[in-house]
Amino acid sequence: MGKPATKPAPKPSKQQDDKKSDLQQELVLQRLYDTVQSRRGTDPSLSHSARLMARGRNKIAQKFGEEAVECLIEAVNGNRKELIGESADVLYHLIVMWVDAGVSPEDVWTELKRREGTSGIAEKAARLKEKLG
Ligand SMILES: N=c1c2ncn([C@@H]3O[C@H](COP(=O)(O)OP(=O)(O)OP(=O)(O)O)[C@@H](O)[C@H]3O)c2ncn1[C@@H]1O[C@H](COP(=O)(O)O)[C@@H](O)[C@H]1O
Repeated sequence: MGKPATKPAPKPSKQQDDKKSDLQQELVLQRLYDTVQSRRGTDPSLSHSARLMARGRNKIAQKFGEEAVECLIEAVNGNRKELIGESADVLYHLIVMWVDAGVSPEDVWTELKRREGTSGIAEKAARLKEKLG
């Protein structure tokens, strides 16, 4: 007698696929955050993150601002490839800023998740209404 036919594994639903890719994207940034955090207080001659953090908050903010400007220039000029590279620089420098300020990726994901499903238009209208009393 042959082996009983095994049922094929159920195909993941679109929702499961979306959740998986959400997690993978969060993991890349979480890993980068953990690496940058591990560089805190280490030898600045061996780590760019350590060097940047040793130079202080103003320098970290300045570098983030410079990278953001470079990023927007590529966007405005329609340079897709360069925009991707500059975006990675922006994210790296944002993460250095989070580590320095004691903000965790989890804090930011929680805020983004809180906003899910609320249109920016509706949110702004509610804010204006509240302001006007
Ligand atoms: N993602 C990055 C990343 N993106 C950009 N950079 C560095 O950021 C620097 C930006 O160059 P700049 O000349 O503008 O910076 P600067 O030397 O501060 O220059 P000044 O403006 O002060 O003259 C370059 O040296 C890049 O290599 C990065 N350095 C590190 N990472 C990640 O951080 C991890 C830890 O790196 P270390 O901290 O170096 O071990 C690495 O494994 C990477 O995953």
